Amino acid sequence: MSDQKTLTSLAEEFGTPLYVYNRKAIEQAWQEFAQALEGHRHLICYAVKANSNLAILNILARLGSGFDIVSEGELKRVLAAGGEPGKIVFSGVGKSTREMAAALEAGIRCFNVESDSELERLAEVAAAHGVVAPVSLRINPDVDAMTHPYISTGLKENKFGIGMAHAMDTYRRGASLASLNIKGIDCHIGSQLTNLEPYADAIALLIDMVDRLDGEGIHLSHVDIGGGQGIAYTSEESHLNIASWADCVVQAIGDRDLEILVEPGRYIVGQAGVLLTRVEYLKSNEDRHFAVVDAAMNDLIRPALYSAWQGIEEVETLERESKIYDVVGPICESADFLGKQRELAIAQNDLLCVRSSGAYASVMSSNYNTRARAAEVMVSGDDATLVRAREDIDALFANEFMLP
Ligand SMILES: Cc1ncc(COP(=O)(O)O)c(C=O)c1O
Ligand SMILES: N[C@@H](CCCC[NH3+])C(=O)O
Repeated sequence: MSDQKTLTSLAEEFGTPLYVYNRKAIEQAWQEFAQALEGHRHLICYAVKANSNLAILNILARLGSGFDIVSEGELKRVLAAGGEPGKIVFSGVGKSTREMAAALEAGIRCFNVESDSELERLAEVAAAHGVVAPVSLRINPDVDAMTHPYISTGLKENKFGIGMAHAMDTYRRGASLASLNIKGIDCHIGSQLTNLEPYADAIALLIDMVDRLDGEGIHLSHVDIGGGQGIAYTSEESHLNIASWADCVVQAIGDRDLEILVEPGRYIVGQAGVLLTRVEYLKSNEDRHFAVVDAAMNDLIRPALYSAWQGIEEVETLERESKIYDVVGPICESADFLGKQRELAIAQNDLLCVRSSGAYASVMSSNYNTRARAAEVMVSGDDATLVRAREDIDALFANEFMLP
């Protein structure tokens, strides 16, 4: 089946808007990391926040992937999908006591601790459970990731990580607590990085700290460089070269006995998904043309939130007059657009495909305007499997409480 035919028949079978994921593309992107890091001890911890669809987690679990989680919900999804607890790292600035307890109980690989107060709380929770918590400290290296300000995380004005100047003290404190086992060092400087330089700067700072800690008798066994590997949303951009990225990390580590952990999200799933949407109406306000489609900002918020650009294409090439359109959804907000000023040859009822929609798309969707969430299907070879049922409008009202 050609892509075009597959997409058309999926839209007919499951309705639109519809997320469609490609199993092969997910596996290939994951293998790029595995091959690039071959020969060095490593663990690829897929950042679940990019797309927590159970079928995707299951595909990665079967490849032997690790996972980077940020909540108890993500922990539960990884375990349900067959992920190994011993390959899970737990990131995030706001881990609750309950979440720490759940992760300790599951036996996760490591907590990426982001503050002194979190360190103290984790030590208390572990002691109360009679276990020792494995810990890595997330350092804020104050490196400019040269990405959108909302997804830059490694500058000192960002809430993430422990500042370089203070981190040695936090390590000393951690090493003195019996219910903690200091294992590693971690950073994540931002998302959608297409340039190697920030990685090189960050890893050099981390390795320098590894050596200083070693000098004090605090020996680390892993270095976690975070995720952030960028993809090409436009034809002018290029994605980060994973082989060069791996070379840069491996070189910085040199002959030190350190396992490499990496937390890619977008790179693994971003290009493996599309959002299918149908044109409801075409309209013009004087010389501005609008394609009103059935997907909206509640399905895909990236254009509204980050002014993100994602490719929008006709699924089938048909005899149509081509015009420049703003592609907008049915929601009552002017920020409800998927793309602006796009040349398209379309008529009402035609099918459009929004590219690069595998990451930070379905997971960031909402029920705003009491719209149902789009279904998601996985294409694996020639067949499609529905992996999450449409949350239909009736289900949204199922738990509603009526006052007397
Ligand atoms: C701690 C951490 N690790 C990994 C990721 C994954 O990032 P990306 O999807 O850009 O690879 C994120 C999100 O930016 C993150 O916050
Ligand atoms: N949601 C962002 C990425 C956030 C990365 C999470 N730390 C995006 O769509 O680009």
